[in-house]
Amino acid sequence: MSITIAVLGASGYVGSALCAHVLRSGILEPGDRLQLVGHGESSSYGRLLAVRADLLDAFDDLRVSISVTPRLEDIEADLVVLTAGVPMPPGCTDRRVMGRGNLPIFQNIASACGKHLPTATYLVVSNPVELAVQELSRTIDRKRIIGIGAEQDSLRFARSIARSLGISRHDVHASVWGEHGRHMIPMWHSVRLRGDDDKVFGRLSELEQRAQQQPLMERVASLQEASMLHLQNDDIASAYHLAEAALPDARIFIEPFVTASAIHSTPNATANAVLNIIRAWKEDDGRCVHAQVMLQGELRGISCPFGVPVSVGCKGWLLHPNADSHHVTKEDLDASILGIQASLADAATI
Ligand SMILES: NC(=O)c1ccc[n+]([C@@H]2O[C@H](COP(=O)([O-])OP(=O)(O)OC[C@H]3O[C@@H](n4cnc5c(N)ncnc54)[C@H](O)[C@@H]3O)[C@@H](O)[C@H]2O)c1
Repeated sequence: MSITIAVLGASGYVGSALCAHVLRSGILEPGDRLQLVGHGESSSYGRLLAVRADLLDAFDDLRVSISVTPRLEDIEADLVVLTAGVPMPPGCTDRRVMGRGNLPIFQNIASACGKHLPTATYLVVSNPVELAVQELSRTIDRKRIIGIGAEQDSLRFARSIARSLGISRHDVHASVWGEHGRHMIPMWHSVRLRGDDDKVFGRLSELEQRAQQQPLMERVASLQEASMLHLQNDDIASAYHLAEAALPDARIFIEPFVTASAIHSTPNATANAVLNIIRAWKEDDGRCVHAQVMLQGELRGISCPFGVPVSVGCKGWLLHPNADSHHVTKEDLDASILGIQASLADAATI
């Protein structure tokens, strides 16, 4: 049976990179469809026609249909990827500002899609991911709403560990729970390495011990302060050096921020994380990915959108069996839950 993937925000940095990654990956087969969805304005429609023409020039020989749908109400898709959102004001790093700007967009999508597309699966890229997951879960089955921030953060954590150990990310599995933002929880206890090199395992233990010598939030705060100074001086190289020298759990807070300040977004990394989840959705084979999902007490009593290990498929997400085996302190969980709830409450005040 042919499948259709719809992308909302396909003219943006992430949306357009995602379309190219999806087509290049071979996930869509001849007869499948990629739908670029506008938001009802003629300017967005025109940009999407241009994106489509560019994608066709690159990928038409794949025989995947690429279409433009000007309005949300006309989407017909098995999988909807949400990358739409208003840009942050220049220099602003406060996610609450983004939440206030994007809430009406999320509500509009929830209302339109809840009515006529209740059985699709939704991948949420737009920030704040937790807010979008909450809003879409009001009108669509929460089990079909999957925020991709936790997969992105887990891949970054795995890469940072791999770099510190001098190995490839291919040989590292690692999980980041909680918020996609400053209340994320890099889970040292989730780290698994392929191979049997005792020296590498020894270096991993050393890293973890060093990380325990000073609380993560203290290390992140001082890195943030120092990297801001470099960025204010337009010294991107020094900001990256600082991030690269940091321990992996702190590095993942800083490095994406440096990248976004230089090139506005993180299009390829994000597209790659989404692609991981699309592959898992298509294969439906129980593999472990990570996602912000709307929990209702099924894991450690958490009842809010929260990043955890899941498996995904055409019926949506299920908690991955690994999820309950990971050690995480109550203190870390509570801090992340409170941070998420505070951001959600802030958006609700507008
Ligand atoms: N979860 C992650 O790891 C991650 C990583 C990078 C970016 N993001 C988020 O993804 C989103 C897109 O990022 P980007 O860098 O591509 O931004 P962008 O500004 O390049 O693209 C935004 C897209 O949204 C569309 N848009 C603007 N206003 C809209 C409206 N009112 N209704 C519907 N669509 C509208 C634009 O036309 C554009 O296509 C942002 O919310 C960003 O924070 C998430």
